[in-house]
Amino acid sequence: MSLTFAVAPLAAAPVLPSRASLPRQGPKASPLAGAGATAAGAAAVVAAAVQRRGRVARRVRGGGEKTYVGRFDGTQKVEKGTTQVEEALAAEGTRGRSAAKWSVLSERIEGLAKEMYMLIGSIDPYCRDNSTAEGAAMKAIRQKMEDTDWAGLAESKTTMFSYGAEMSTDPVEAQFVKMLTYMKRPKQVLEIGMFTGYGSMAIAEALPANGTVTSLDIDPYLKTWVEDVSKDFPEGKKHQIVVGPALDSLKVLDTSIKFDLIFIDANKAEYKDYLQTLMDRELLAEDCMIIGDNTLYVGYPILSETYDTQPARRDFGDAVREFNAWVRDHPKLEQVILPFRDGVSMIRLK
Ligand SMILES: C[S@@+](CC[C@H](N)C(=O)[O-])C[C@H]1O[C@@H](n2cnc3c(N)ncnc32)[C@H](O)[C@@H]1O
Repeated sequence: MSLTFAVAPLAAAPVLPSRASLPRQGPKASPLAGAGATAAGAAAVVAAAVQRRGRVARRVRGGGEKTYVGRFDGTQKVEKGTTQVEEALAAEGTRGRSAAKWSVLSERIEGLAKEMYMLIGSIDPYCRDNSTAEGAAMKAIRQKMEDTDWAGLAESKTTMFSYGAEMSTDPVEAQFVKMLTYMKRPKQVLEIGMFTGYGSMAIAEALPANGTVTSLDIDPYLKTWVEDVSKDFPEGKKHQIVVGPALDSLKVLDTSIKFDLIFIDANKAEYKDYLQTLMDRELLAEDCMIIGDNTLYVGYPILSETYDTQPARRDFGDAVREFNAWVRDHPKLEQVILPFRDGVSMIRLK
């Protein structure tokens, strides 16, 4: 899943990265050094960066009161209704171009770009259309999710935050998690961050008869929304939902239950605390597999602020980068980060 969380208005406030972590690595710093900048010049750049970050953080958090805002629609860019016309014109303008069919340089470049565009635009639909592991409960959830007026629910304050269907784990990733569940044959699964339960239904569909998936979510409305669908499927009986901030719920989960599989997908700023709490409370089975979603968080953990087209996401990007490094350096953990969708980490105890 998905990826569109800013931080919560409640206890779930993320910690701003310390000033000491500035300046960041990356292209922003190197041209300065290349130009032979003085230490004072570099300090001025750092100070400006700190100030800029402060402004962004204040904007995101509404002066420190608001911390969780739900979906991001794109913080700087406003979609205009003309895009379809523009896209049709661009498609027409490059019709027939390919990397091999050209006679002048501009046509060659167009052809290369067109092939890249064709591949990039076709990979996801191809994988989705040729993946067949979506079961009946998953399908029912997906259809209701697509039909739900999320904007209206947010407007009427029925939901705690503004949501969109894109916040769900997408069909291919959910089926991947389902296949992992088949492989793992877990008895106890924990999902942190449920939304409409598409991921938890994927897991439930693959669970053995005596398996249970427990989902933690902060929004009580989602529990009702999911149970209205899942009650009509056998998978619903394998699914239980705990409402509340995940960090609070994790602190009261029964420690006699050890989780074999965990899917972390809630507040990106809290991933480290989720895992630390799970370890401190010994809630992990010895051979537990932890799947962390969004661990490449729209590229923000990799790139510097120079490339921030949605600066409101930066705090999450930094938090995810810190989480990845923390797991990497943890003596008791090992991980592989896969560049699949928004980044998927597989983490286990050594
Ligand atoms: C990306 S969605 C989860 C998608 C889901 N795993 C799936 O497979 O479709 C993130 C969810 O985390 C929940 N959430 C965000 N912050 C939370 C917190 N601090 N505690 C519990 N749930 C939280 C949101 O309400 C939202 O439903």
